[in-house]
Amino acid sequence: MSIKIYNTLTREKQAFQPIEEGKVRMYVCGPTVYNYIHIGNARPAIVFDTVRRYLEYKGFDVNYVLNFTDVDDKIIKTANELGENVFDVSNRYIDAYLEDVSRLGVKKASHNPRVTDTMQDIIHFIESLVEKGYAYEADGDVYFKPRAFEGYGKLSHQSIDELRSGARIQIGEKKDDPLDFALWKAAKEGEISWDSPWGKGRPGWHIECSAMAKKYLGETIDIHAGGQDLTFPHHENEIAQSEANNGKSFANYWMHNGYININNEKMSKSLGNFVLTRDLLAEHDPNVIRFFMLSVHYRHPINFSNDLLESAKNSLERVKTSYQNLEHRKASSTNLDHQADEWLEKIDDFKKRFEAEMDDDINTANAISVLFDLTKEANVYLNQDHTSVEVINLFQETILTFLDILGITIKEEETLLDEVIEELIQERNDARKNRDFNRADEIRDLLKEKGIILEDTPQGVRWKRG
Ligand SMILES: Nc1ncnc2c1ncn2[C@@H]1O[C@H](COP(=O)(O)OP(=O)(O)OP(=O)(O)O)[C@@H](O)[C@H]1O
Ligand SMILES: [Zn+2]
Repeated sequence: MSIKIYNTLTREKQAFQPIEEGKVRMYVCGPTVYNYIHIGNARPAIVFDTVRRYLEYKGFDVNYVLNFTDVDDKIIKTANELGENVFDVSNRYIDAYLEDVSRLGVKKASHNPRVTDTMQDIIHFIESLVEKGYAYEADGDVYFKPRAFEGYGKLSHQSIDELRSGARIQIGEKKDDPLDFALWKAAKEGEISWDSPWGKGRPGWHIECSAMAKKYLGETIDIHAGGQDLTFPHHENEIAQSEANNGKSFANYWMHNGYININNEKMSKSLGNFVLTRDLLAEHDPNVIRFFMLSVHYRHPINFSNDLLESAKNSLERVKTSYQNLEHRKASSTNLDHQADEWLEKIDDFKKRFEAEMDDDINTANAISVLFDLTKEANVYLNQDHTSVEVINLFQETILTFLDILGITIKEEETLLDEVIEELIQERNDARKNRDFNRADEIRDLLKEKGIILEDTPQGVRWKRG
């Protein structure tokens, strides 16, 4: 069966048909890097990584692009406040983003383009839009004219007249029509800027993604994704720019994740109601956070609460216990189970059920229910007098396959919990105090093997994941 994806453009679930056989070109709008990410921002990172993992499981070769908006008003403001330059700020938060999402099991993107590295492509894109009559210059700014593009509003399902009635021209804006939006912004005094045919300035947000998607994935891509708030105006504007310029359909499937809310209000930096991903990571196993995130369908809202996290923790614990019970039973298996073949078939049915749920618009919530049913069935199996190692192995393999698609690991040796690390560091400190340097070195090496790097500072030992 083929994968069905809910497409915001058509408001329907559609069978996924890639442009090129066996290959997927996928673009996900990345963060504006002026702060650490909150767990709302972590949601698109996790859910679209899961989409990618499932496509890969199905045999597709996925070219996955996630960009960084590394110059923008908020980054400039932060840099000014801290007395740093724009690159100090953006580099710091790009590193932090990559560290946070990698701890959450997000695979490395095929490309992570940055706006400041794509400047010439962006400028050429704007020049071409001006030449084709879709954009105009005004006093060093360049604006796009949505009215010149037939089809404006098709993604957010709004007519241009409806949009017109809500739009206003702000003081200082030099545009002709309130609907027009900036492709290029003339530099203000003292601000970082790049040379362009319209003088010094920097790009608007929307054009960056059109230019980066074209550079890394071509004129038509398979899947374009981001949070629900990006549908309008960001993605609507990306479509207008790209289709006006390239004369081709921009993206075949548009996927949008729902919000993480706090008290039923969108978690956002501007409202101040956020939980930073790294603060949550300091308290919880990353696998639990990921499990919590995927226990709800990606298009539905999640009202964030500690209870939900706690319940994810317990659920994942149940899966782990089931896996370990299977492991323990191997030694005492008699292999006299005469129904082994039937069990092997039964387990295979779970795989089909899991795939059917994932095929249905990546329904991780229902897929996780299938995983639970599988572990229950494993417990039933272990209650039999005779068990076979072959069946046990298939139970285990299938559990691990499902978890791997979800990006979750349960094998202890693959992750060390923060508290375990802290305990080992304490033991090493004690060993050193007692001049037991062999034990101290042993602990250091053990942690190193697990990717934990220790740094001895005058304030004590600091550690980080390598
Ligand atoms: N509460 C949320 N729930 C789910 N996704 C979110 C949430 N807030 C932001 N996103 C998504 O996170 C991604 C990164 O967005 P970006 O860095 O532009 O942050 P943002 O939307 O400006 O966040 P904020 O509103 O907190 O400033 C986008 O795909 C955005 O849609
Ligand atoms: Zn974008």
